[in-house]
Amino acid sequence: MIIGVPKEIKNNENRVGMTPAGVTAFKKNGHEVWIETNAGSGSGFTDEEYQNAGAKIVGTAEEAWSAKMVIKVKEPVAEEYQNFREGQILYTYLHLAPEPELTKALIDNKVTAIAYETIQLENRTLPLLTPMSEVAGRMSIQIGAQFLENPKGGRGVLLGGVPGVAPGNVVIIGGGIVGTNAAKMAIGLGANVTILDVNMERLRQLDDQFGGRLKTLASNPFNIADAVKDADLLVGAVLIPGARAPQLVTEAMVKTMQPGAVIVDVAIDQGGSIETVDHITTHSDPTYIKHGVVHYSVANMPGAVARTSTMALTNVTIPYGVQIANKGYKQAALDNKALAKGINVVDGQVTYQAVAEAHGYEYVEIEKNLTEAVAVL
Ligand SMILES: NC(=O)C1=CN([C@@H]2O[C@H](COP(=O)(O)OP(=O)(O)OC[C@H]3O[C@@H](n4cnc5c(N)ncnc54)[C@H](O)[C@@H]3O)[C@@H](O)[C@H]2O)C=CC1
Ligand SMILES: CC(=O)C(=O)O
Repeated sequence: MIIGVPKEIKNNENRVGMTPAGVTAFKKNGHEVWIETNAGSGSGFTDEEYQNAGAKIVGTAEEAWSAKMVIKVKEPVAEEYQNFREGQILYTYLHLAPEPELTKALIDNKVTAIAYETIQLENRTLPLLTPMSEVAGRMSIQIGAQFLENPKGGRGVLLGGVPGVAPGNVVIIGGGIVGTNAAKMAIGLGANVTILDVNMERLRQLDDQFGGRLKTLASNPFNIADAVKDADLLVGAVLIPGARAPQLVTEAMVKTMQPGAVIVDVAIDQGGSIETVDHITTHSDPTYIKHGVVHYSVANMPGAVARTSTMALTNVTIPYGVQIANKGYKQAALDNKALAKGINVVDGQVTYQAVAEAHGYEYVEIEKNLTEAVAVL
């Protein structure tokens, strides 16, 4: 199979869907890899390194997109939709629940759209989301700490405090991968950390992991309102896989925060979990102020630490990608149930329930689609 890797064109997206090590893995399995020239430059990989690993360098995005399987990092932006073709396999982050136009373009063009973020193991973990959530969770605290500084519009709170002055309050809503990594960093800085989740088992694990260095709270409107009003830094880290993020922090709650407090809504890629986070921001213009509070809502946070992120991402995406290339997506998905859960759109049908519900499309079970497809073959 020919695998194409276009250069990412989203604002400050420096990651790339394939490393030279990934090229070696595909080549070893008898596939061809076409990399758009300079696709790896933001992550420190040169065309020459890809060529040495056996890739062909192509001069344009169109050539990379003409491959049977296209491997990317971010959900395509509008100017990339023209590259969609019937039967093309698109393997990337998609976050379709808050993206009606992208969903429609994939349906209309009968693209086979496999979303990294919904590939799910039997234990319900999301192996292709985890590394980027680790990155974004860790970044959320260093970014929040930066925007708490006065020159950046913040209220001038040093998260760790100093002897004689209390540390800052960090409130994290969602105690999964992002939340846990945010907590690790915030505790490392010496902040007061509170974490809220609806999953009591998760809160038990966090309590065991961090002991007395972390306060855990059941996530409900009362506890959220109480915690948010004292937060110097509020991190949105909830997820219901594949679905639009639940909006848990209301505008009225944000109004109770101190002027210059900071919100980092990591869950923005699934539509955001805070009512006043009403648009996606970019690395080049990352914040806006609402009700005196600094809001940060960048949907591709790991793109700013691209060398680390590209390697962490491709460590987990390439093995599934090789399965798809070796067997075709149908057989690969029949053999690997985790991979089957990644298929969001195929043959013009929506095969991920939360995405179908978000946009009012009929939901077709992927198992049905795959078994029918195999019966026809
Ligand atoms: N902005 C960015 O650049 C990035 C965004 N993300 C996003 O961050 C979000 C979180 O991802 P992960 O931590 O990997 O997910 P996860 O599945 O590991 O954790 C989500 C947590 O939210 C909890 N939760 C669900 N409903 C809740 C509620 N009502 N109140 C409190 N907690 C609730 C779940 O119980 C779970 O513990 C996702 O939307 C993910 O796509 C991840 C990486 C980069
Ligand atoms: C998870 C995601 O969308 C990202 O890493 O950009």
